[in-house]
Amino acid sequence: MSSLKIEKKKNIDNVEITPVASKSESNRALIIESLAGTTNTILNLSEARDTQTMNKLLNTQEDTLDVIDAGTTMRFLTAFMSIKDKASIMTGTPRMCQRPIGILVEALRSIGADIKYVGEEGYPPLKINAFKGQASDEISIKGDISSQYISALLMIAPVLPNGLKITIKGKLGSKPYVDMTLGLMEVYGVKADWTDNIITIPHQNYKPNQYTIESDWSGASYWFSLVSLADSAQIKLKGLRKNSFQGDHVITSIMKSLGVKSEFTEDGITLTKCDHDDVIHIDFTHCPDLAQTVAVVCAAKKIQCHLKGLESLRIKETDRIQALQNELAKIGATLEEKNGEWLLTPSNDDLPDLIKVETYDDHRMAMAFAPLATKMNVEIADGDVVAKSYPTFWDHMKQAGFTIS
Ligand SMILES: O=C(O)C1=C[C@@H](OP(=O)(O)O)[C@@H](O)[C@H](O)C1
Ligand SMILES: C=C(OP(=O)(O)O)C(=O)O
Repeated sequence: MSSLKIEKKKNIDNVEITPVASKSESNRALIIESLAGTTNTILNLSEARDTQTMNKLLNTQEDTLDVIDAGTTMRFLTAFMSIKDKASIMTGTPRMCQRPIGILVEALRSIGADIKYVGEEGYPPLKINAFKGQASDEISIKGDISSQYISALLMIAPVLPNGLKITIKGKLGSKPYVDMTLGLMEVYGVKADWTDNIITIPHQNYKPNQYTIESDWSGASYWFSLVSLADSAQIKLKGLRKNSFQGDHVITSIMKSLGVKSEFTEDGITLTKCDHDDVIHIDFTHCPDLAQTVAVVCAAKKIQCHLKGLESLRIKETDRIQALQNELAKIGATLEEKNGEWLLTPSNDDLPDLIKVETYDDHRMAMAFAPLATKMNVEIADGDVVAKSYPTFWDHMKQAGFTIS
């Protein structure tokens, strides 16, 4: 654990940053490339630890696969290993072993996978035994706990002898991530049909193709925060596309209400300041990773925010609602549940000169609170957490002119 100090700096002018490549795209591309039986088809693979871990585990001969704290790596590899003719153990950090996986395990068992819980029922670690053949080609799965279970099943579906028909029960959260999965499968030649709540994937082969991973829109969101909160700012973000597989590109329209104008260029996007709204309403059901970014900006900019769709935040790297409540209180803001939504109320008082932020082992707590350095000195209890998704984040902050020690 290394703590980190960021000195207050109110202006960010003419900076050009290439945010880290997307870990969500990278982790899908790695699984698909492996199922396609090919290598070296992915350009600009992410430096995120979650992706480096995925890459390492896909190429290891060891029986125990330790995903550390990477949710997608755990869920995608569990499905991938379930249809192999060898046994393995899936494990991760203590927090990973508190993040539910029972829904995915049930679905995989009904296809014919042999998976046992090593510890508590419904949670990693898992003992996966060799696949003995497809038992069923139809499954039903709940869509409102984590979309990662559905993405994991979709990617193995075409290589199952009989393909797979997936019925999504109830509401589907994080839908853009399922679209991303199908989009990348299509890049590698696989066709699917999605009608109402049923996705059908006939048996077919993945075909080798090259794909360049886009910059990460969730990682880019912290640069939008910096522009929103700075007194003056102009930032160019490279490697982001107007037509993106990543649902978090919706940050462009969210941040328009929070005072950031974005304009696409040939190789990215330019951010400048504009007027902001005084009250905003946002539903995070389909972009949960943006909730912390937006909450911190609203608290610091004194914008009242009505938030919905935060349910999945409780089972991510930490309980992100609790973590936000604790840390936002340090700048006087409250986050309370009222009539089925969450109300963020900023303080009427002046902001403090210093905030000491705890991260709760959550990369997004560190990166969402870092932009407060445009308003006050910031201390982050554990700067290393950013490695999960954006290892070069602090270097990029320095590149933007911040003094970090
Ligand atoms: O499929 C993915 O790449 C992801 C899906 C989302 O999780 P949920 O589907 O659990 O909301 C998101 O929060 C996570 O960071 C990445
Ligand atoms: C929730 C996240 O990741 P994962 O679920 O893959 O651990 C995240 O990156 O915010």
